[in-house]
This record gives sequence, C-alpha cells and structure tokens, in this order.
Amino acid sequence: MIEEMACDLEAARITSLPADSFYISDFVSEDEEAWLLQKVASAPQPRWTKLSHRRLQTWPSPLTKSNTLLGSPLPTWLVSPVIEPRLRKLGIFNDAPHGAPNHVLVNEYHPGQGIMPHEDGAAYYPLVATVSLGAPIVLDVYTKTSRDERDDEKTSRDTDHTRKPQYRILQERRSLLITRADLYTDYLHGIAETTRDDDLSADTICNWDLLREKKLYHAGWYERETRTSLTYRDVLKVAKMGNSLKFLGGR
Ligand SMILES: O=C(O)CCC(=O)C(=O)O
Ligand SMILES: [Fe+2]
Repeated sequence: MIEEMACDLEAARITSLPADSFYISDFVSEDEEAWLLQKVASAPQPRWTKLSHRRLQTWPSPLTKSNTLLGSPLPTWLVSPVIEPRLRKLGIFNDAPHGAPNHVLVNEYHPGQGIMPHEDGAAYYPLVATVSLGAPIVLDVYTKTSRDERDDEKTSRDTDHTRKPQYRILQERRSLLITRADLYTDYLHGIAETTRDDDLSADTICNWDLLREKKLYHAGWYERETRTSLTYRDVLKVAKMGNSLKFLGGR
C-alpha cells in the first residue's frame, strides 16, 4: 500500500494548511495496527508516565535536562515497518540531522482526555511524523499569539478553553500525519478534552478530501474511543555512548 504512495508525497499534501503537512490515510494495515497496539500494551508498567489527561511512553528514553538524547537505539517494533522502510521511502527525514527519527513519544488518550495547545519546541528538528492507532481523533491547530511567544515552549494554560482552533485535522486510525517547517514552528497544536468530536465536515476539517472513511463522519460527529499515537522525531542533541556515562554519573 504505502510502497506505491511513497513516490507521491505531493498527493498527500494538506493544501489548505500552511507549509508543510501531509496526510496518508492508509499508512499501516489493520494487522500492523493490532500488533503495534499490543507492543505498546506489553511494555512494562514503569514505561508509562501518567499525566493528568493522557499517559505517555518515551522511547528509547526521556531526554536529559539539556534536551540531550542518550544514544541508545529505538526498539525494533518502533523501527519496522514504520521507519524502515516506510518513512525512509517517503524521504521526509532526509534533511534531518540524523536522517531518520531517533525518538518516539507514545501517547494514549481515553475518551475525555487530550493535550493542551502547545508547541514541541527546540529539542527536535522541526518535523513530526504521527501514526494514529485504535480510533480517530481531531488535532486542533492554533495561531500563536504574542503571549505564546513570550511563554515560549510552555503550554498556554490560561487561554485554552476559550480559544478557537484555526485549523482542524482529522487523524483516522492507521493514518500518518506529517507536520513540519512553519506549521511546526509558528503554530500550536492540541487535542480537546472531549468525549466526542463534532462539527465534522468538508468545511471544518482541513484534510477532509484525504480521508479514507468519510462515510463514518457523515453524521458530523463520532464518539471518542481510546486512541494511541506514535510520534516520531529527530532529537538534535545526541550523546555518544562514552559521554552518556558522564550524563548518568554526576550532575
Ligand atoms: O497525540 C498526538 O497526536 C499529539 C501528541 C503531541 O502533540 C505531543 O506528543 O507533543
Ligand atoms: Fe506536540
């Protein structure tokens, strides 16, 4: 499936969004989705960081305080088939410093959970590839305000309830969403804490034309179910193994 699409990233461009974003509705198969979800579920319990509105796994490890990745490889289940061969064939990480993702955040949202508007910040090359599993979810994109600029890289807690997204992206299960460049650096993104996503239509969802299962959304809404995301990034600063000992040892 993806192998043919690889050559044709342009066909996947979300043209109504600022540069750049791409949406591929059929990126992993149903079997791969089930297998990936089983891998996430079988990670040892301490792998999970429990946050108030979602839970999170960080692979291969959390970054240090100075945003450095201690250079251990990703587990193979996060590499194959997503990075190798699919993301490689798309070529999207070619210009990133390490030529491939070296870090994955796994997010799990139950109905009613979400993530406040935020930006992913300077620890990463400005490119995120997100694989969605289990259920659809809407990602909201917000224009940065001058206040957000001042609070650089912090969540804008005070405004998130009143604030309206400028764009909405529907991420179907088994899809890939790529956001990079201006869309990464000049906008915030978040997921509403709701039990249903509504007001869904060609007018309100910017990737409507690229959806695989439009008919599921014809009523204009769906009930949230548990949705898991694998967010692939390239951490800019990577410590060599020898130096890692220094990081792990004294402060
Ligand atoms: O789950 C998602 O699609 C978004 C997650 C996110 O924004 C993040 O982990 O920084
Ligand atoms: Fe994010």
